[in-house]
Amino acid sequence: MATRIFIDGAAGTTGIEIRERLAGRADFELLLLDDAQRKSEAARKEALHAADVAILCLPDDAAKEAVALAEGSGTRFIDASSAHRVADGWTYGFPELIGHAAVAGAERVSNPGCYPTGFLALVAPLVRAGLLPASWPYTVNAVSGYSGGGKALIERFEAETDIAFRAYGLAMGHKHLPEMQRHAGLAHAPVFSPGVVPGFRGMLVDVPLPLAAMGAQADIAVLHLALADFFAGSPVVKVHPLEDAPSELLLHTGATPWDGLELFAFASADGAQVRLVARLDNLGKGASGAAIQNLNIMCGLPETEGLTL
Ligand SMILES: NC(=O)C1=CN([C@@H]2O[C@H](COP(=O)(O)OP(=O)(O)OC[C@H]3O[C@@H](n4cnc5c(N)ncnc54)[C@H](OP(=O)(O)O)[C@@H]3O)[C@@H](O)[C@H]2O)C=CC1
Ligand SMILES: CC(=O)N[C@@H](CCC(=O)OP(=O)(O)O)C(=O)O
Repeated sequence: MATRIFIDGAAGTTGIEIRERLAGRADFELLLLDDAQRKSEAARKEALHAADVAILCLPDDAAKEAVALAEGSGTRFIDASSAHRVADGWTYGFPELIGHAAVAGAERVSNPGCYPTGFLALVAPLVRAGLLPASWPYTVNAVSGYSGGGKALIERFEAETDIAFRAYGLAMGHKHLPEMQRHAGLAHAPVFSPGVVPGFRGMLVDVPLPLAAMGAQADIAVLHLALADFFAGSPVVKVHPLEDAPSELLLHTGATPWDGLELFAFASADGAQVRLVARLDNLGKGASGAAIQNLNIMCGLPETEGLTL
């Protein structure tokens, strides 16, 4: 029997991309609410109870409300919002970091945020291996396509077509900081400088490491090898060869949906400074692709089914 999936928030940016990735899959039956019903509490409650798995593509408050509406149902969750990423009782849905078995057996999975997906892939394995200090005040410089801000930001960027770059998060309290700190095991939240570029999708997450000043014992070769070993065999995460480092990293305005995650390492000539950089699609491994990967794992299916890699 097909697994019944309810996407709460199916008309939003992430929800639409999840529907697209599920299209034509016989192993899933989609429960859909029409435009008149999709915000009705009663209709959502009924669908949440009828589903085997509910995928929440909602603002945080509505995601919390959905969990409350489903109480007593036994429905499993994948939450794309940031409501439950450091919450008790929720499994952080980053299988490469926390293990596939943990996701497979979870009832409540919280999808990582798009920026934390890049940051954690670069930093968590190295801190865990003792190659980078947990006590260092890390910085993260990142740019995202404007779809990262959902319907509201898409509307704004498509109306204000003269925006060349948008720096934000200037009050330093971005909602992704707790999950970056928690899941990398850091003593301090990173200093995070996000920006938005006038392209629809795509993201670069750049972590500068002044290795010499940090007192890190590892050099670029050791860090790169540790990342390559950690993600070896992953069909989703690719560590770019050190000897073939590109001289620039681009995002393209015409980019099509992509569910992979690329990791790069760069060093200054004397090795004193390193930049670890992740490139991903904020709507792919940063949101909808990750949700499908988690859904596959939770349902005992090949993890890359329906993904574009
Ligand atoms: N965009 C991205 O790159 C990423 C997004 N996320 C997260 O995923 C979630 C969804 O984001 P995104 O798709 O971008 O946002 P959107 O704003 O594009 O979509 C949100 C959808 O939720 C609907 N909605 C709002 N309140 C309710 C409610 N009470 N009941 C039912 N539906 C409701 C909205 O309705 P309406 O259409 O009427 O506005 C909209 O369709 C957010 O938590 C976001 O942070 C996570 C990773 C990346
Ligand atoms: C460009 C932009 O606005 N991006 C969003 C993050 C998108 C995302 O990852 O949403 P989650 O927090 O649910 O993970 C932001 O900075 O708030």
